Amino acid sequence: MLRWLTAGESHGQALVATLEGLPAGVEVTTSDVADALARRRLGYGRGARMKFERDEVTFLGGVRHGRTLGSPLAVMIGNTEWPKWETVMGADPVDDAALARSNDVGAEKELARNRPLTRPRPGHADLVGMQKYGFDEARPVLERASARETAARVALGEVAERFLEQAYGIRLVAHTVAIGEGAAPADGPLPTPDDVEELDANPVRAWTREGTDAMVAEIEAAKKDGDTLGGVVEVLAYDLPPGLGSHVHWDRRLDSRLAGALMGIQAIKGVEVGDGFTTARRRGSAAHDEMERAVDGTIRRRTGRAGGTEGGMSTGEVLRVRAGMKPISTVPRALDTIDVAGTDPATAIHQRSDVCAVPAAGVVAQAMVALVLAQACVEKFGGDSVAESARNHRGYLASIPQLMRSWDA
Ligand SMILES: Cc1cc2nc3c(=O)[nH]c(=O)nc-3n(C[C@H](O)[C@H](O)[C@H](O)COP(=O)(O)O)c2cc1C
Ligand SMILES: C=C(O[C@@H]1CC(C(=O)O)=C[C@@H](OP(=O)(O)O)[C@H]1O)C(=O)O
Repeated sequence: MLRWLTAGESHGQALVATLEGLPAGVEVTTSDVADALARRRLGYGRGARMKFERDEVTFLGGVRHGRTLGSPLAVMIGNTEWPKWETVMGADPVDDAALARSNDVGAEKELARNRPLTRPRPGHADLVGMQKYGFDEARPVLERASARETAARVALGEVAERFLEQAYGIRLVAHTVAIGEGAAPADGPLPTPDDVEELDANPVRAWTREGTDAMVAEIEAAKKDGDTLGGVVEVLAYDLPPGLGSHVHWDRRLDSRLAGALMGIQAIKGVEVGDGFTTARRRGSAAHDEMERAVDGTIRRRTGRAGGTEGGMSTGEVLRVRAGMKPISTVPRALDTIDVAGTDPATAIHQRSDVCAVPAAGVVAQAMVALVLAQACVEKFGGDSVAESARNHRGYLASIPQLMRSWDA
């Protein structure tokens, strides 16, 4: 069983994450993880924090000389801005005078780090978090609700991706499909994992010129209007074996596990597998992926509408899942709200924020898909080392009769 957990606050000293159940022998280095984290910071429309803050990666356990040990893996992502937050976010009691001084560090209101945040942002966790956990202001809530936490998941996702590639030859890529009303052309070309450098260089991690231009224009317009945007990202996984997940029980279905993992990303409000909602509007004759035998006798599906799952299991076709992100809730043209400290109408707190974080959400979505696939592979193939996992995978594929194979062995 592959399990993972994260901890840490947005302006805390560090985020930490653990991954338990990963086989030994996965080749992974600190710089692999640092590169994945750097990718999460890219994207036109992100706020100032992405530029001045850096992620400092340290493996604390589970890796030795560039290879996993089979023991629980622990990774820490230090926050270079910590010295500025040490008083406000310190773990031990702090006296009131020190807290007051943290609000008195210059004219910039952003530096007044300990002002009580009593005007909750509609669309963020602020108000419900205060109600539920018994706080009288939003700081203790927003620190953990913040998507800063996704850095921890991307770190683990990178380790999962190294494992998937080294044990089974599975590779992933994510791209941005829409930002606001700006969208990639329907049925446009799809990127492959070999296209990652080009996607990194694209301002919105989109794969077509038309899509890029439309999305960048949307961000520029929203920025000008003091507004924010959401959008849609797509994750593709190549070279999966058939049979990950299962039809036998709802919580073993690969599609349900992917949907849960994607929905677990801050601000994701919809998930589609394959053509998803479009397929729901089609007739059956135009909705499914008809099968035929290729010239070499292997089974081939003519289309990829199902997105690589049938009956809650991977089919061996390209896995294709989408996640829809709502617009950033810290809207610069502040939204109407209430003040929990009084009865006057108010506008929501706004110090700074991203205009659009959809490209970063794609990187996070890829990490979550990698973790779910790694978990499903560990379940299906077992193995305590990469070599054993790979052998079990080869043995399974070899056990499927020739006439039932959808791959060229
Ligand atoms: C990568 C990423 C970056 C985000 N950046 C911001 C931000 O700068 N400001 C903000 O208010 N929300 C931001 N969000 C969204 C909030 O984290 C999210 O709206 C909040 O957790 C409430 O969403 P929920 O209702 O889905 O939990 C970001 C989300 C992601 C995935
Ligand atoms: C720090 C990250 O994203 C943050 C996610 C976030 C939110 O509310 O989700 C709000 C912003 O932080 P702040 O309010 O401090 O400016 C983003 O910068 C990150 O992704 O590393």
